[in-house]
Amino acid sequence: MGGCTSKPSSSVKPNPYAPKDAVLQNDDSTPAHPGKSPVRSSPAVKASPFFPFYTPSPARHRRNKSRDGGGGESKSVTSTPLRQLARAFHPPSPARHIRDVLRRRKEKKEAALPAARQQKEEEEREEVGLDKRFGFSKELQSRIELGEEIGRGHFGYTCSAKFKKGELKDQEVAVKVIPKSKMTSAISIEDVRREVKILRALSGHQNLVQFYDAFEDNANVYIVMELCGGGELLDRILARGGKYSEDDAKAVLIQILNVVAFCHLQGVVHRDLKPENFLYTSKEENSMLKVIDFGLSDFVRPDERLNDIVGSAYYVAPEVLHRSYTTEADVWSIGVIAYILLCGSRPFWARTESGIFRAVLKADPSFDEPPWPSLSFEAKDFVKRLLYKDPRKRMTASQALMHPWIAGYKKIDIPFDILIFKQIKAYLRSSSLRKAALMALSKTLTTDELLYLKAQFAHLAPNKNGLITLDSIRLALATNATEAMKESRIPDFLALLNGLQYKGMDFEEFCAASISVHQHESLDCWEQSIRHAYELFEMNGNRVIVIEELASELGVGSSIPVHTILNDWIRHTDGKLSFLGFVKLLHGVSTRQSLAKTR
Ligand SMILES: Nc1ncnc2c1ncn2[C@@H]1O[C@H](COP(=O)(O)OP(=O)(O)OP(=O)(O)O)[C@@H](O)[C@H]1O
Ligand SMILES: [Ca+2]
Ligand SMILES: [Ca+2]
Ligand SMILES: [Ca+2]
Ligand SMILES: [Ca+2]
Repeated sequence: MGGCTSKPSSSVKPNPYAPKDAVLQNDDSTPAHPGKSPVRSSPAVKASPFFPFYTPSPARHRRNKSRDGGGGESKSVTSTPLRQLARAFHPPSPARHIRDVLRRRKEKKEAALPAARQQKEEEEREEVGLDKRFGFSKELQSRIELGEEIGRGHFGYTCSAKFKKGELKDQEVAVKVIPKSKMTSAISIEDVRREVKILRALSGHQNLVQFYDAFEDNANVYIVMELCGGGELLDRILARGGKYSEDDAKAVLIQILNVVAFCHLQGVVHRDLKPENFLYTSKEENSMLKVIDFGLSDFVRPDERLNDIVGSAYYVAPEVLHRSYTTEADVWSIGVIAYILLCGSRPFWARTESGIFRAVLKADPSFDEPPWPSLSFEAKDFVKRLLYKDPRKRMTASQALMHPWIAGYKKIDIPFDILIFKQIKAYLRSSSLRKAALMALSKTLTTDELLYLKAQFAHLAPNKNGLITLDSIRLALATNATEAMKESRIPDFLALLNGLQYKGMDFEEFCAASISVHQHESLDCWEQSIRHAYELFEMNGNRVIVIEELASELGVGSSIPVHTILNDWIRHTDGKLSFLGFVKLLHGVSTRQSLAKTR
């Protein structure tokens, strides 16, 4: 088998931004940190009635509608996941979380090994001692009246319900019931704890399901939230035969991007964005969309990279498979949703999950088949920029809302972008030479880029002299903050911007600080703009530099082979940076950054 389960073939380029050990794991590899990886309920997996979602089962390519209507687990069917959404779709959420698939395979292989069997027995013994107390209220009975089942997932089912008393008396709500019997490892318990913690911490966004309370008894955990009676986005896509007009797709994507930008600013990465996990509040055509199911979500610090492989196969980003990722992985999933909305087909499709992973890693989605040729250039450009395999080139959720395809449709308040912090931090740690190079490059920003930066600058509340300072940033964050920010250590990260404590930053310098070289590089005008930037740099910034200094600038040792390479980056005639050196210097710090990130 290929994809995630075998070594990448030689045509797969090694991931330049991934840590050295972050290549695709092969079948019998163990996760880097078994204790931390979100292995989800392995014994439950075996007992689960779901088939692996990829099982080819040509006879059953119809979606089982009754499943939604509260059918038991046995009603879940496996369908052949065709590329065309219009004809068939795998049952909602049968896509096992990827880790489960990998793990089951591993277990199958290892079952024969006595050592593995012994380990399994140990794990089972461990289960007996698991502490399944969450510290949630035990008062469900007196507070909530449970109604009928309205939805079902891998981990539990959801019922409609009503508050019996209190402020919310008679309010209809939804209760997700997660049986404790399914929590068979410390990790699966931790997952539920985190799901509630994240829901509790994130609040106040109109496209995020409102959390009310969590309860528990001996049998279950109960998550009480706002009732979304309009069904899953997936069902609407299917009902339309999988095709949305551009404007209808925009209306959906704006809501998705808005709430995801919000989550990212709070330091939460969802990790399971797909049409099943967006619900409409009511049956009305233009009712509001809400993101649900934070069961795979995690907090992520601005300078942290995650390494556990979770998500659903069709929506998983390449860097997740490479085990080094952060918030950009969610944006990829939105790209997959956007592609599906616009054409009704999946961008990365295969009959097996390893085939899907291979496609995600290597294949470029097709924009040649109908209806793509009849769609606007902007629509295609938008989707492509969400599906860049290099996450550094990919738009952020906030940037995507500024993309001409969206911006031309509706005036939107652009959410504050967490990327800006990361960029400013890297800038403040750069040498004066690199700052000068960035300043030169920032003179070539396009109108769209400038609009985006203006919006971001405004978020940081510049003072009356037009300067942003650490205090203004702090204030700006405080107005956007939820409890989640503490968990993702955003305030700690701010301390790294202390370079702004006494010296403010004007818009001009902000542009130099915030420009993302990798994103700028992906523009059509890159070639021209980098040449122009070098001319500006020559007039105002270039200076004599020695190899040792350059090596330290780039965060590489100055060993002999490095010396040979760097030699080309310095102009022999006058000892200043050559064009090549200029380009490398601009990219340089991100190399150092990503090295630092993998520590
Ligand atoms: N707030 C809600 N209002 C209405 N229905 C809901 C709500 N939350 C969940 N549901 C329904 O219950 C289903 C399962 O919920 P959820 O996706 O959170 O469970 P899960 O067990 O984590 O699922 P998965 O298998 O996708 O991981 C949803 O797909 C949806 O149909
Ligand atoms: Ca579901
Ligand atoms: Ca779900
Ligand atoms: Ca889930
Ligand atoms: Ca974490």
